[in-house]
Amino acid sequence: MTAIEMNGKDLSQKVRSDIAEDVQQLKEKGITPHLTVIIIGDDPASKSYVRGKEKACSETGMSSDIIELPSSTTEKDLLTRIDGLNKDETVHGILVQLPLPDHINEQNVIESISPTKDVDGFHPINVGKLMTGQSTFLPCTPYGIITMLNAYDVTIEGKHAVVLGRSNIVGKPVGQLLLNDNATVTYCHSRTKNVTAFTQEADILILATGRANSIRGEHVKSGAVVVDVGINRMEDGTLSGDADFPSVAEKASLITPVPRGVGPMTITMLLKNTITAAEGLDAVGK
Ligand SMILES: Nc1nc2c(c(=O)[nH]1)N[C@@H](CN(C=O)c1ccc(C(=O)N[C@@H](CCC(=O)O)C(=O)O)cc1)CN2
Repeated sequence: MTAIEMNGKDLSQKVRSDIAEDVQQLKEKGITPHLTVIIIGDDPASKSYVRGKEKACSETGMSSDIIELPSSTTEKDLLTRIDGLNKDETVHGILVQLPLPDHINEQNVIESISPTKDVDGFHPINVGKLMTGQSTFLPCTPYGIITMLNAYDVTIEGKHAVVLGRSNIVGKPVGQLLLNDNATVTYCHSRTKNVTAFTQEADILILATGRANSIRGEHVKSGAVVVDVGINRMEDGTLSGDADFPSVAEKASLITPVPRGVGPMTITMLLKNTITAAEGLDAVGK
């Protein structure tokens, strides 16, 4: 079997053109969705993702602003700024780009963002809603993965989904979303024994460990759907996923490439969450 590529760049373009229409409708009601992104420090990858968010906002007609802070910023200063944004009625969505410098406690920052403006879906109230199947802001990468699976007509119900990785941003929430859609979900992590026994049983395999080229064709069941969330920068400057693409693509029925797979969908779903925030989804955060 040779896999079909699930192209997140092309799908993003389609979803973003629908989003542009939603923005237009909101503008006709006098609302311009506004996203504020805070970035701390000089990490080149983070800077590039933030620029991508700004560009995507402007292309869909949303407004945005970027607050760039030095890596010496204290946690107290950051929390004070977030407090101001929580109170600012012109700001619908707030996102603090991760990772943060070591001296800032990530959880304190996440919990300081109003759940009604938490377009990352990381606040414990929104995580709790996701776990209990209530509508809320979904974390952008997992939301993008489910959107891709739906767009490519992948049946989730009744399938065995295996998630490699248990991060709060990707692994845990994507498993929860698959469970909410009635998959049987197995999480594998650094302490799992005989990971291959699980990957070989997966109908849907989510790779989110950040270990470049670590999953090869022999680890994958024939016909599996493989979603590669890894973005690994190689020494020669290229990007690689967690899958060894050629050998896994030989076995899988569908696979996301890296780049142009899951990555672009992350920013697209952020736009979608910002629209939801601007519309004021009543249930969120209450
Ligand atoms: N507050 C948040 N921080 C981070 C998140 C997040 O969802 N919220 N996710 C990642 C980074 N990220 C968005 O912030 C992101 C990662 C990758 C891409 C992307 O489009 N990747 C491209 C490749 C780009 C490249 O060349 O580097 C692709 O895969 O095609 C977009 C957004 C961590 N931080």
